[in-house]
Amino acid sequence: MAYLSIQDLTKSFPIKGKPDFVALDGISLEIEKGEFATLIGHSGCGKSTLLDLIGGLTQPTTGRIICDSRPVTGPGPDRAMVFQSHALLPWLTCFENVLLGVRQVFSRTESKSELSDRTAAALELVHLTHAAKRYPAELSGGMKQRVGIARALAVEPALLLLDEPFGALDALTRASLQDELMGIMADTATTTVMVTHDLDEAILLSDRILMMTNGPAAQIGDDLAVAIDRPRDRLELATARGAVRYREQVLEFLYRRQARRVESV
Ligand SMILES: Nc1ncnc2c1ncn2[C@@H]1O[C@H](COP(=O)(O)OP(=O)(O)OP(=O)(O)O)[C@@H](O)[C@H]1O
Repeated sequence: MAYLSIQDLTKSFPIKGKPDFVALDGISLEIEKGEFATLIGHSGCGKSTLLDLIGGLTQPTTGRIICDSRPVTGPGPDRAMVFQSHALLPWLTCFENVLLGVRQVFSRTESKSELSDRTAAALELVHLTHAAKRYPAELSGGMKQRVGIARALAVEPALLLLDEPFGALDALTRASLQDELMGIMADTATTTVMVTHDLDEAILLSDRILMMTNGPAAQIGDDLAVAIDRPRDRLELATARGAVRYREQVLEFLYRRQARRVESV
């Protein structure tokens, strides 16, 4: 069985006075260890709903999710999430924000200095050693997001779940964080599922792009393997013929096969 196996998953939400809203219907998916998979699809199709289910934040209506041969029944330190809003605690420094998560997972098995070393290593991974003692209010948006990524990576998750992690950032900061994430992924080979709206981000980072059909009752409409050698370079990808073809395939899916009228978005 694959590292992450999603089996015939359905998710419905109760709506007062109306039939349940079926967000996801019959999603089956296998993701191998070390793979970087991206979920892309129109707004409201159910990307975050699927990611939350994998994270164990919500439970499926039917179907099941198996991660590392164990059924997902709730959140766990094996699956770390990073959201668009970094959700740092404002009264703690960067270091303390990361340490908080590290303590939750390792305090029973590791000494104080080991916890501290682990925290420092995670901050170094995102090049924030110099800002360890700063508070979130003293950081730029990109730096806060890097602390969020450090916090997730510090617990050495087997699975990293990213929900539009760079969505709130300007294009240049976004590009540098994407490059940073690519470097981290090359070093750690963490299995990752990322939600994004950004097609170029998906092609740059992914081994696979999972294209979701429009909801309600969304499904995986297409599964595109991105066979571009790593390390990848964003400038080369802008013109490389292979990358341009992937771009066309995703655009074709989103704007022809799953076209949405403006009033329904
Ligand atoms: N708790 C809930 N109760 C009712 N409906 C919900 C709930 N959560 C999500 N939905 C609905 O499920 C559908 C999928 O939502 P979801 O947030 O997963 O979409 P998305 O693809 O992540 O959207 P976006 O790209 O805009 O973030 C939407 O129609 C949304 O309104």
